[in-house]
Parts: sequence; structure tokens; C-alpha cells
Amino acid sequence: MMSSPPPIAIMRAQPHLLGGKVPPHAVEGEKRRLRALCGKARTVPLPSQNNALCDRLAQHLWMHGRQHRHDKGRALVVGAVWPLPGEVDLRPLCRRLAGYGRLFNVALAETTPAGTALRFRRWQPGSAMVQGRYGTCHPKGIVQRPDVLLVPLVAWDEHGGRLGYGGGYYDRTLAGLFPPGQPVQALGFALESQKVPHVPMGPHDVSLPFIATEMALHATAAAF
Ligand SMILES: Nc1nc2c(c(=O)[nH]1)N(C=O)[C@@H](CNc1ccc(C(=O)N[C@@H](CCC(=O)O)C(=O)O)cc1)CN2
Ligand SMILES: Nc1ncnc2c1ncn2[C@@H]1O[C@H](COP(=O)(O)OP(=O)(O)OP(=O)(O)O)[C@@H](O)[C@H]1O
Repeated sequence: MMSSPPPIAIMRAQPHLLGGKVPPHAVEGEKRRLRALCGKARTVPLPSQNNALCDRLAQHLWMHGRQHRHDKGRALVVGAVWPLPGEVDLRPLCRRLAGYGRLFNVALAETTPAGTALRFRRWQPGSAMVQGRYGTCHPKGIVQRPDVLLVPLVAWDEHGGRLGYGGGYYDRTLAGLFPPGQPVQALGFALESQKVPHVPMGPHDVSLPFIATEMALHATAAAF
């Protein structure tokens, strides 16, 4: 007798019944649903939360930058992002990193055509910004390959699962920068309130080893 697929309600409520494997089309649907829910629930970061998060990232990156300078003899290229409305704002962090002189170069994401990886362009305080796709902004500076990526997100889970805006930009970018077998040098950044019990993960999704929030730097299973 042919067995019929489990009802969608079971896939949603109890994905473990499928051995953690959810068909790709179901994952896409789940993500759309979660994106809509999280969009509605989203709160704009308070200045105190934003500052705490930028301080935490600065502290972590400072150590990374010093080690990198010692090992490689050059500045650590940090791939950051200009904020979209309602997102955590990394601009205070970018200004601070740029102020540390030879330890860091800051490069910001340029939103490239759909289906491609992001490109990163050198930013310095006062750099002219140009309007890009989906309301994003990027500088006109030279293209640089980030050594470490700061990854925006809509929702995250304790395993490093990340939900974004649905363009697949960061999964493509992470896969290009850090091929399988290499450590994923990336930190997600978000508020604690953006944490969800489970982000559905598809075959292209890259788990984040660290998520920085206003409360803590969370190391996830992907860090080990
Ligand atoms: N600040 C910031 N820059 C970023 C990202 C991000 O998440 N944050 N991206 C992360 O990948 C890339 C841009 N990706 C995007 C992909 C799709 C849509 C998009 O479809 N927007 C819908 C509204 C989505 C919603 O609000 O739920 C739209 O414009 O209609 C936006 C950004 C690169 N730059
Ligand atoms: N490395 C990849 N190669 C091919 N397709 C990919 C890759 N990464 C993601 N995709 C495809 O891109 C689409 C969107 O992916 P997903 O829903 O994970 O986006 P997202 O991570 O939320 O978006 P973003 O990173 O832009 O914020 C999916 O159809 C997914 O299969």
C-alpha cells in the first residue's frame, strides 16, 4: 500500500516526525509564513539596545582584528550593512571600526541582481552613499572581499538558523566566501525579541556560528 505524505499540520507542529527533513517546497512556505509573522511582531531597536549590540560586536571584532593583523599583517575586512528601516543600525560600529585605523577596513553590502551573491564596497566616514535595490544603500568605494561578515536577519534560532528577507543573498554570499569545510566567519546580529523556537532550514541555508544581540554573543552549534 502506498503511504501518503504526512499532513502539513504535522510538518508544522512536529517536524521531528520527519526526521528533521521537510520537503523544500514546504520549507519555502514555512519561511514565508514565519517572515510575515515576524514582520508584524518586529519592534524597532531602542537606542540603548542598538548601542549595547554595537559595543558587543566592537569588543569581539577588536580581538579578531588584532589577531588578524598579527597573523596576516593586514587589516581585517569587516563586511557590514547600511540599515533598512526598523533594523539594528551598525553605523556607530562602522564609525568606531574605521577609527581604529590599520586594524580594520569596513566594506558595506551592495545589493546585486536577484540570484547573485552580494558585493562589498569600501566605506569610510563621509563616503558618498548611493541608492540600491530594495531600498538598500551602498558606498561607491572599491570592491573588497570581507574576512568576516555581519549578517542582518529577520529571525534566528539557537542552532544558528537564520531567516532573512527571502532573496537568498546572504546564503549565496556565505557559500561563496566560506566553502564547505572552511569555518564560516560570520556573526548574525539582531534583537533577543527576534529569536524564534525554530527557523525552517532548506538545502542552501547556512547556519550562523554566532548571533550577537543586545544581551549576549550567542555561540550556536555551528560554532563547534
Ligand atoms: N540593511 C540590509 N541590507 C541588506 C539586506 C538586509 O537584510 N538588510 N539584505 C539581506 O539579504 C540584502 C537585501 N535583500 C533584500 C531582499 C529582499 C527584500 C524584499 O523583498 N523586500 C520587500 C519587503 C520585505 C518585508 O518587509 O518583509 C519589498 O521591498 O517589497 C529586501 C531586501 C542586502 N542588503
Ligand atoms: N547558494 C544558493 N544557491 C542557489 N539558490 C539559493 C542559494 N541560497 C539561497 N538560494 C535560494 O534563494 C531563495 C531564497 O532563500 P531564503 O528564503 O533562504 O532567503 P533569505 O536567507 O531569507 O534571504 P536574504 O539572505 O536575502 O535575507 C530560495 O529559493 C533558496 O533556495
